[in-house]
Amino acid sequence: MTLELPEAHTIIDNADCLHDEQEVLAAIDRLGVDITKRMSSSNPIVYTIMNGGLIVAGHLLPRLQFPLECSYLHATRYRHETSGGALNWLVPPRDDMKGRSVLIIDDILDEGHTLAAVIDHCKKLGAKEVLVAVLVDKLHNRKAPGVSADFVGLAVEDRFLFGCGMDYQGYWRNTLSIYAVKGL
Ligand SMILES: O=P(O)(O)OC[C@H]1O[C@H](OP(=O)(O)OP(=O)(O)O)[C@H](O)[C@@H]1O
Ligand SMILES: Nc1nc2[nH]cnc2c(=O)[nH]1
Repeated sequence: MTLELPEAHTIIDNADCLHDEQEVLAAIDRLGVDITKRMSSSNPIVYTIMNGGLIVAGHLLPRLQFPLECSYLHATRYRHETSGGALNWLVPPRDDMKGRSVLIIDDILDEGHTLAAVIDHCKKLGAKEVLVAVLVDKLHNRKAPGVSADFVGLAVEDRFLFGCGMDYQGYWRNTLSIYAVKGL
């Protein structure tokens, strides 16, 4: 669905900015340091989960100062909705990851069903270990059992977010700041 321009502007003009650009970049800096400390000898394949992980990965990858291979996968379950449905694998991982360390990068861990499916898939493909880095961990008690991120940039309140990869009806992934939709 395409938003009319006035509606797209109204969404961001009325939204609450929860973390500005400086806070987001500082969080990504911290992620870079923590991941580098833990994984610099792991020789991992680093998967970005499209589309949401795109902006975080673009900033985070240059901060990972060790040898790694980059790849991507696309699993989606929200489409243009504000609540999640069944997971749809648009692009499954296609690399040989047998015996490899895998790092998954995504924008947000919300209910965790996306990450649970991605982790499970990578383990079935023979990954030795699967670690997860998210910019945002949403604070609530509706997480899928056993799912957590190894590296978290920011803990954010339980509202519908957009910005820094997260979309509102396909729009506003292209900000560094993180917003909550008014009333959601
Ligand atoms: O923890 P969960 O409740 O499973 O939600 C998290 C997932 O939701 C978003 O993806 P989305 O399904 O919107 O796909 P998209 O990134 O392609 O828009 C986000 O990028 C995460 O991958
Ligand atoms: N845009 C967006 N996508 C999500 N996927 C899971 N939670 C969210 C959210 O709060 N915002």
